Amino acid sequence: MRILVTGGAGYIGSHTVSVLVDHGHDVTVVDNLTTGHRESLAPFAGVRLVTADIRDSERMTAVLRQQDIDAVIHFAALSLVGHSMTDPLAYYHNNVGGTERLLSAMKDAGVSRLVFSSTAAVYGEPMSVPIAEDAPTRPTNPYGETKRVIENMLAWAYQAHRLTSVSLRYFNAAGAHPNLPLGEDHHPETHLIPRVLQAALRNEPVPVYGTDYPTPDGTAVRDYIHVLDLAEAHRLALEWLEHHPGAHAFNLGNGQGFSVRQVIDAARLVTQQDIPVTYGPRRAGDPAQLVASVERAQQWLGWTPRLSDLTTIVQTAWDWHRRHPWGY
Ligand SMILES: NC(=O)c1ccc[n+]([C@@H]2O[C@H](COP(=O)([O-])OP(=O)(O)OC[C@H]3O[C@@H](n4cnc5c(N)ncnc54)[C@H](O)[C@@H]3O)[C@@H](O)[C@H]2O)c1
Ligand SMILES: O=c1ccn([C@@H]2O[C@H](COP(=O)(O)OP(=O)(O)O[C@H]3O[C@H](CO)[C@H](O)[C@H](O)[C@H]3O)[C@@H](O)[C@H]2O)c(=O)[nH]1
Repeated sequence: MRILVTGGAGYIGSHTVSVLVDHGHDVTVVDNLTTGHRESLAPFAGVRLVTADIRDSERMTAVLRQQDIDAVIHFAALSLVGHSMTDPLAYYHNNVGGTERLLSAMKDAGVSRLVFSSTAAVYGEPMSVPIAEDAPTRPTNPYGETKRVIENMLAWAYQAHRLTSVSLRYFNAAGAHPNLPLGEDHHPETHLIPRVLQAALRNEPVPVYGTDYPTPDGTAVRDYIHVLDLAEAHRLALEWLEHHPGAHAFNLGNGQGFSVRQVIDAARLVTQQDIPVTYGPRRAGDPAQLVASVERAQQWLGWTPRLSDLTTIVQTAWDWHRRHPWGY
């Protein structure tokens, strides 16, 4: 297939590009490089990088037509929960506005297949875990709200324009490519696993946000999923969409929750370092527990996570951070 990947120079996008290339797909990336890295595409000689913004729909229509694109995988977004609480309009502008522009360009260019990066943050504070896809969606932060709005936009776009889509609701992406020089490099870094590993490298303390959650050890529980397992699910979803028109949603997680303290303990074992911690208040917008029910993705897409035990996730991330202590 000829695939356009928006945000393909970012963390999850570049790992997905690696899987698509491995399977012989022709890949064009559109990225404005605000948080992505040109270097993350260096291993892929045949991949075209168009440095552009998805909100430029004329440019997007031209790229879709010129490259004769069959399908789009859409990662480009702002995606920090805390930042979205202080600057919500930037999230509506980039995520909702950008996706509306992208869908309009797809409609103009006659491209009707999309895989969209959604998030567990659409669920908000769940009534129970594990969370199935039909659980109520009540985001607790503007980031999750923008993704819910986009999922609804996709449902209407299917009804009106037969734009067929899969929204993949990732839980917590983590880890790094085991064989290629690809990993997580965000500035500032807010995600737990890279922060814990950077703390180990720099001998600095890592802050634990909240110790009074209603969880077994009082710290927040998340479902960590290896970035390459996520990448593989995108490839499967694209192929599946060919025979399943509609606007679908799938959870992508590991099905198991780990607390912040458990993650830090796993990192201590992998790094063999005594990582110091400080305890602070909860971070605004954070739910207590997010753990996925993953039966639907496993049964419908035939997807099986292979690298997502916590030690493998932390080990591959540690290998990346040790080799690239200052990122790309
Ligand atoms: N990392 C996670 O744990 C996680 C969890 C759930 C969902 N997601 C979603 O997955 C996607 C990718 O996340 P990531 O962690 O790889 O983030 P990232 O910041 O590394 O990647 C996003 C990429 O999109 C590009 N981009 C942003 N806005 C753009 C625009 N208007 N035009 C063109 N390019 C633009 C950035 O430059 C970057 O390369 C996002 O949509 C995010 O919301 C991430
Ligand atoms: O230095 C840190 C960083 C994080 N945390 C805690 O660790 C947990 C995980 O935090 P991350 O920032 O790594 O991830 P989030 O769960 O906040 O968010 C991630 O997963 C969400 C879905 O679960 C969204 O999709 C979002 O895009 C993605 O960033 C949270 O309880 C957070 O408060 C700390 O205690 N200290």
